[in-house]
Amino acid sequence: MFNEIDAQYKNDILETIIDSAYEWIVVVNKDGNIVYMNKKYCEFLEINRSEIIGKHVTTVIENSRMHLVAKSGKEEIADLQYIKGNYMIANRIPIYSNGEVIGALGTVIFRDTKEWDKMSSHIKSLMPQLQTYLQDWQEHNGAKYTLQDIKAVSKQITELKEKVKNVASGDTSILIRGESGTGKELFAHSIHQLSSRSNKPFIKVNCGAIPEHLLESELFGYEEGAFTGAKKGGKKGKFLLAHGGTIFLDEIGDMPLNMQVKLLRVLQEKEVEPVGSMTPIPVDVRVIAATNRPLEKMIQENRFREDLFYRINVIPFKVPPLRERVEDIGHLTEFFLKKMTKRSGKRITMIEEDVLNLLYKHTWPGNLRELENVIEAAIHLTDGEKITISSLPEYFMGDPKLLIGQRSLKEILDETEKKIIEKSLEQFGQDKLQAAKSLGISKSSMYEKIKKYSLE
Ligand SMILES: Nc1ncnc2c1ncn2[C@@H]1O[C@H](COP(=O)(O)OP(=O)(O)OP(=O)(O)O)[C@@H](O)[C@H]1O
Repeated sequence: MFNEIDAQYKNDILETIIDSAYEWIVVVNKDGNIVYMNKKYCEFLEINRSEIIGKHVTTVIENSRMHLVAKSGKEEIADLQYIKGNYMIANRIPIYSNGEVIGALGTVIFRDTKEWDKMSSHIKSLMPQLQTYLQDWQEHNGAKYTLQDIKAVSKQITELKEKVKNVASGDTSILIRGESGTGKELFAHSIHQLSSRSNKPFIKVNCGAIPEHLLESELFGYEEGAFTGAKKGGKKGKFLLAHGGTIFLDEIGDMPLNMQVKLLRVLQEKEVEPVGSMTPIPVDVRVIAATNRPLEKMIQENRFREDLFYRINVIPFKVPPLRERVEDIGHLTEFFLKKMTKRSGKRITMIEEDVLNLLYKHTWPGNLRELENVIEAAIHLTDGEKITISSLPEYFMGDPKLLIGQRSLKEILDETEKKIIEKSLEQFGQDKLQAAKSLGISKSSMYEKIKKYSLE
């Protein structure tokens, strides 16, 4: 009896302490269901304690991450959480018992609304500025990839990765050649990341995507009043933004000739002249350029300047197409599969042997970008835990030579015929007569095939 009173007494004391604590408190079990919430927190949320016990925390508290901490066992301290129109500071601490996470304790501070209102509006006013700085920083220091992100087992790519380590530290220009989608941009990022300029900006310019008349001001900037529509105060060009760091001139083969002349001057003089200015500004930038164009042929046709070519091609670098490093296909397929299943939340653990055989046979004109897209599409088209031939996208299966060795001639012909019949019906809005006419077959033959392939 005395012990019971003692326990009750302790409980009351604890309850009073917790209820009048400076913080709001919530406790969830390992499933993220609320097992406790102190009085002040309930009052702030305008809820009745008895009604929320047992409910999932996300249905009671906005933007809660308590259930995630109760799963991961990783504490989150001083996280900003937006609740009822205000930013709160939340701490989320996992609760362990016998070495296992059994739930999480959450505390939210700043319940003094006056004080908090003041802080909150201050944070609110800072948030947009912070976001602008963050965006700016990401834009200007945009090297996202490192050598570890370049997945490969082939000798060619392993050697290229070694070459990156050797050339990254210098300041010489590098020209990365290779077909579209081979990973040229990944190499450019990695070179910057390994150079002494890594904590300085990495600025990418897609020379092929910027209209010719804008390219000069985009690269070199302009002075206030340089042209109608010019911004007040002028604009810094990409070269000046990259000062101290690296500029990545992607698709350099698409740069117009007049710009090539100006670029060469900048590289030689190491200074830029913004549009509308007479005063050159010194600039220290390392150039990494990339292209999938045949520059030597373009030089012969006077479409690319030979002097610029030699200026940027100090260290040549060629990324081989995927069809020349077939041994990477399996490794990359596994990598893309893991990356994308994680993103899509699907549980796909296997790829059928037949599918892998097809992937090995394909010539991959779009290289790694195409492989990435095929895997992504297959994940979306798969119902089970396994990628089978029927999960491959239609365009991919449209290549009949892929089926050689996988199917008999009759099966290949049937599959192709079925696709053609389907397409023709689609094209003529399911008008069987027109579709039959377009394929040069009789109406009855069309009906027969529709029946055979269950296309009705
Ligand atoms: N070795 C690799 N490991 C993992 N992913 C890769 C690899 N190479 C390329 N990728 C992925 O393939 C896609 C295409 O790569 P990237 O953009 O670097 O190619 P690119 O050669 O610069 O293409 P483009 O010439 O069209 O600009 C990207 O999504 C990239 O992340």
